[in-house]
Amino acid sequence: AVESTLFSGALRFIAGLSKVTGSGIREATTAAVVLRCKRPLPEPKFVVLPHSSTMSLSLRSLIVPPSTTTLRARTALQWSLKFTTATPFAEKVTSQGLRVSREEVETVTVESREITSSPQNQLIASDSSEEIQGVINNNGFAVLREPEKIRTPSNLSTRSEYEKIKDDKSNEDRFKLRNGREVFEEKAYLISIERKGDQEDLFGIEESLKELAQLADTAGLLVVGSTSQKLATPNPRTYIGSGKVAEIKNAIHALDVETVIFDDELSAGQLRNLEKAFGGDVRVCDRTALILDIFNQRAVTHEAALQVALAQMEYQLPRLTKMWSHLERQAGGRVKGMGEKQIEVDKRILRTQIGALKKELESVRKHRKQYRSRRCSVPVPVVSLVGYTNAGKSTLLNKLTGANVLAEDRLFATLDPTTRRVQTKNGKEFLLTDTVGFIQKLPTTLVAAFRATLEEISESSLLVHVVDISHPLAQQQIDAVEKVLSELDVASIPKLMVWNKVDKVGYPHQVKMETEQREDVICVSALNGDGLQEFCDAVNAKLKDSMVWVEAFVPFEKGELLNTIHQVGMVEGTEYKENGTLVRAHVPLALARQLTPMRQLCKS
Ligand SMILES: Nc1nc2c(ncn2[C@@H]2O[C@H](COP(=O)(O)OP(=O)(O)OP(=O)(O)O)[C@@H](O)[C@H]2O)c(=O)[nH]1
Ligand SMILES: [Mg+2]
Repeated sequence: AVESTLFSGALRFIAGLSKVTGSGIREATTAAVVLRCKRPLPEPKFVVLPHSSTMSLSLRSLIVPPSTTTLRARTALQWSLKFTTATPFAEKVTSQGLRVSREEVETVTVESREITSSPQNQLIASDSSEEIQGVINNNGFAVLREPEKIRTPSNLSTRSEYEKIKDDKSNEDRFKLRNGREVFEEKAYLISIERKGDQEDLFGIEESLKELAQLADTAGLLVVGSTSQKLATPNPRTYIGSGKVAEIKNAIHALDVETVIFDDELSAGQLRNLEKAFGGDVRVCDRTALILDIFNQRAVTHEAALQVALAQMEYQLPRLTKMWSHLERQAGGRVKGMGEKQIEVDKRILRTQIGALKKELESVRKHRKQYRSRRCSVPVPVVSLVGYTNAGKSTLLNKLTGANVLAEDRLFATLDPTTRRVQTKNGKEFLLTDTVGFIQKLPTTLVAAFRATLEEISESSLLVHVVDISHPLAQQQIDAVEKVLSELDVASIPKLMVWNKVDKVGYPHQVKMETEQREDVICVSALNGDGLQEFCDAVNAKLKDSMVWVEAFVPFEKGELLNTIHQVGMVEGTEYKENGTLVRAHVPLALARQLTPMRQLCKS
């Protein structure tokens, strides 16, 4: 097993792509890397790419297996790679290459599916590494190739087979546009486990499975089947029982399944054993990996991308053994112990990368904090929207502020907090922040990674818990959100609950009547604007509760302070005096502090 320079050329090409996407092109780029071999390949091959480049839907960013369809022909391997803005790995593409012996490789070509040729992203094929580097430095694409091999294919049958795969229209159909990005639609099979006597799970097995299907759909997978099992204790080797493994194996082979997804987090050993048991090219992953993949697809800002990358690496660290077991198998056991050492090396690399990422995240956050504290000097109260994913938080923000946050009927549409100013009819103002949605069984690695973003919630004056009241599991979702909130140190912040999507329920009047009887619950439809005035009134009333009563004498030269009081506070009365104004009002604590000297003045 030697690293192929051919392939490192392809990797450089990819590095070039990522450089382009990193410097302006917002959306991901899909590139197909095609590797053609002289003879049928004996085993599925894996290519190990640096962490930050991920195959679209590979669900495992360190290991990029060739897509299964092309594998069947066994003469050509194709990778579909996706790059996002945060793929600064050009310099990291070095030692880890494809483990295919050099003699086997005939050609490596890279086809960009989206980027058209222009001086900015020029594509060249060359056998000179200097030339390639030059192009890459100019934000172009380049692939290292060995010309004679490309010109004279030694095996014609291989060539026609390769052509067949390339022209395979059924493959073409499986590239779907998701969220503005092109993804390969893999066939997925879902497995959910119910632990007997487990009180922890708020959701029933069927509901949890339905949610997993929604997650899979969001990730761009095509769910072709599912099953569930009740278990007293999970099998330490395979999580599910051996009978169930056999049953699933039959089902997935009949359905041509490419990816099997478990609804619970699996250990590295379980993943490996299951993959072995299912055989073939089937990949096994768990709910956490799926959510990580969605987050990875959706991260837009630098900070979100960093957070997701960090969560992915922390998820991978204990699971690293897996990829090397494949490589060992390929090596045919000839190089004993090589895999073991490699794991250590890899873990070290990964730990270093994790450290570097954490540092970078810290500096990004520091920056944001400074920005926020600048914002705080104008003490407009901050109201945070929290809630289960898909509850309608972004729709509500958009409706109230005219913002243009992506809102769609998929899970985790929003990853980054967006803040906008809301002006209510009576001239009052508050800032409304949209946040990442919650979900049951939220992976701990993700909670940790997003903690900083969520911690901003703890600095707001009011939490608005948005609930999709039309959802059959609304109560369970409320409980799941409250569970996450209880871990976030926000107990002291006043809360307001909003029952959203009231237009969708069967008996809206009944729901409205119920909210009228309940304190702290407002009923709205963010979609058609129903109840939004009541919502703003309720927010203002709530904010008033959290304000401080002041009587202050504001001299004329501080006129702008008076404006601020009117803007963010609740003024009860004003009296114009000779050299200033006496104000009686409820104001936010921060403003009350600013007014302290004038309060003293008023008393004297
Ligand atoms: N019928 C109806 N649909 C709504 C309402 N509010 C939101 N939706 C729909 O619900 C879906 C999810 O809305 P989003 O605003 O993206 O939900 P979100 O809470 O921001 O979700 P995440 O960002 O994924 O956490 C979208 O398809 C909206 O059009 C409503 O009041 N009535
Ligand atoms: Mg949203």
